[in-house]
Amino acid sequence: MLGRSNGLTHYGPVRPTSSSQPRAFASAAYRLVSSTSPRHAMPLLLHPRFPSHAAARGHRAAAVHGDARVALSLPDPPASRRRPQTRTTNVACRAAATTRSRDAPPPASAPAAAALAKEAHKYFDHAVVTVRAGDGGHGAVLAMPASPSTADSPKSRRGRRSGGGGGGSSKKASYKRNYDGSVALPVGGHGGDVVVYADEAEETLLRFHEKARYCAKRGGNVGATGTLSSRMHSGFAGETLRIPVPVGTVVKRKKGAVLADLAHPGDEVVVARGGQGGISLIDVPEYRRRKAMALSPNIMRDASDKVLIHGQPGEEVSLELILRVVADVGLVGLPNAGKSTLLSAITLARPDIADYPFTTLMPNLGRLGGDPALGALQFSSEATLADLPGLIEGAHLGKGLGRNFLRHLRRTRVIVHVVDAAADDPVDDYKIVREELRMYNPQYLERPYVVVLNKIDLPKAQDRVSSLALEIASIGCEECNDNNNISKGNSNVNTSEHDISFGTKVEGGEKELRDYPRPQAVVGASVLKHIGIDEMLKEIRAALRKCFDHRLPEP
Ligand SMILES: Nc1nc2c(ncn2[C@@H]2O[C@H](COP(=O)(O)OP(=O)(O)OP(=O)(O)O)[C@@H](O)[C@H]2O)c(=O)[nH]1
Repeated sequence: MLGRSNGLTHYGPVRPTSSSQPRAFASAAYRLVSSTSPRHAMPLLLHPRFPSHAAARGHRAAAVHGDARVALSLPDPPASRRRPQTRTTNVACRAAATTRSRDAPPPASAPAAAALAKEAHKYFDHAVVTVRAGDGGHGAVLAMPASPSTADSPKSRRGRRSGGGGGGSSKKASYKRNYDGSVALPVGGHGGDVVVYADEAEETLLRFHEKARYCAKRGGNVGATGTLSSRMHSGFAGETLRIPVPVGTVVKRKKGAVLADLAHPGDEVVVARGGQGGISLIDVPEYRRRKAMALSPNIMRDASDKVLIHGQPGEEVSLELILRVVADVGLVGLPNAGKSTLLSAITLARPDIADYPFTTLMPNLGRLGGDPALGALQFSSEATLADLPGLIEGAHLGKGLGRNFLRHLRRTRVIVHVVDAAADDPVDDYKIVREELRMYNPQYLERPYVVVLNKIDLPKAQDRVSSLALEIASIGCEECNDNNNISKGNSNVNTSEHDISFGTKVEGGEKELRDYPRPQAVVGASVLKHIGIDEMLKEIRAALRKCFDHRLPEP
C-alpha cells in the first residue's frame, strides 16, 4: 500500500491489562502475494485458525491467582467428553474444525459447517457476534482484627512504632493503611475488557460464524472472608479478551453506531468494558463502631450494605463485523472478462481461472511491485490489487451478490475495469458495469480508472480494438478529469454502510455516465498471452502515482 502508517483507533482508553497478550502480527496480510516472495503466492482463501490458548491461560491464571473458586469451576472434562483432535484437508474442516483443544468452542453443526464451506463467499465478510466483558470480582465483609483494649489508647500509640495498625501492643500492625492513615480495604478485581483488533494474520470473518459469543474473564474475588489482615490482597483484574479480526474490518454495534474502522494493522477498539470490582466492608460490633468509623468509612451498618461488595456486571454488546478489503486497486468487470487472469499476470497471486462465469467468489489479493519511475520511493509505492467477483446487471440491487462485492471497492484508490474485447458488445458491457458502480455508489465513478480491453489475441477483438478504445475513451466528461477528483479516490473516511445514494443530483437532473470523468487510459491487452502488459502496467502506475501525489494526509 502506498506508504500507510500504523494507526490506533480507540473507542475509549485501553487500560493496561494484568497480563498483556502478545500481538500476533504475522507477515502475510490477507496472504498478500509479494512479488519478492513467491512462496506466499496464494489467493485470499480460508486458512486454519490459530489454536486459542485463552482458556488454558485462564486455568493457569486461576491457579496463580489462588482463586480457588474459579480454579475449581473449570475441571478437566472426562475423557469421554473430550473432542478428538481432528485435522482434515477439505475446506469444510478448515472453516469449521481447525485444531481444537478442549477449551475450543463447540463445532458448528454439520449442516452449518457444510454451508460455511460451500458458500463461504456469503459469509466471509460479515458476521454478528456477542461479546461480554468480565464481571467485577467480589469484595468481602471483614472483621477488624481483635486488639487488646489498650491497643487504641493514646498511651499504647505512643509506644508503638510508626506505620502501625490496630493490633495489640505486643503485636505489629495486622492490616494495611492508606497514606492518609485510613484502613486499606481490599477490593474485587476489575472484570476483563473486550478489545477487537486488526491482525494481519486474519483473512476472513468465517470463524465468527462458528463461534459467535465471546466472554472475557471476571475479576478475582477478595481472597478470603474473616478478619482483616495485612496479607489480604485485592482481587486480580480479569484478563482483557483480545479478539483478532482481519485488517479492514468495520466494527459497529448491531443496528447501531460505527465503533471503529480497523483499517491498519494493530488498530484496536475497546468494545465492552469489564465490571468494577466490589468493595470490602468492615463489620464491627456497635460499641466499637465509632472508633472504627474514624479509620474507614466502609463500615457495614445493616445487611443491605452487602450489595456493595458485589462486583458490577461486565458490559454485553452485540456487534456487527463488516470486512472491507484493503486494496489500492480494484479490478472490476463482467464475469469471464479476465480479471483473475490479469491479477495472475502481474502479481504472484494464483487465483482460480476457468472459462465459466463466477469462478471468483471471494476477493483475491495480489501485490504489485514498486513503481520504478519513482526511483528510491519505489519501495514505498507497492500496491495491493483486489480481484473482485464479476458484476452483472442489477448487481447494485444485490443480484449475484453484487452488493457484497461492490462494498469491497470502497477503500480502493484506483479502479481497473476489464472488458472482454471479443464479446458481442464490449461497449455495452462497459456501460453496464459503470452503471452498476454508479447505482451502488456514485463516488466510485469519480475515482481514476484504467480500462483494459482484454483478449485482443482473439481475431474478433483484434479488428476492432482501436475503434473500441476510441469509443470508450469518449464516454464521460472531459473537464471532469482534473486532479481534484483524484483526492476523493480513497474513501477510508466514509465508514457507513448506508451512505449509498442512488444517483447524484446535478443541476437539471440526475448525473449520468457522461457526467463522470473519462478513463485515464484505455489499453488493449491480452493478459493470457502477455500482450500489452507493460503498457497496461504503465497506465495503472500512472493512475496510482497521481493518487499518491494527491493523497489526503492520514487522519
Ligand atoms: N484468449 C484469451 N482468453 C483469456 C484472456 N484472459 C482471460 N482469458 C480466459 O477467459 C476465461 C475467464 O478468465 P478469468 O480470469 O477467470 O475471468 P474473470 O473475469 O476473473 O471471471 P469471474 O471469475 O467469473 O469474474 C478463462 O478461460 C481465461 O483463460 C486473454 O487475454 N485471451
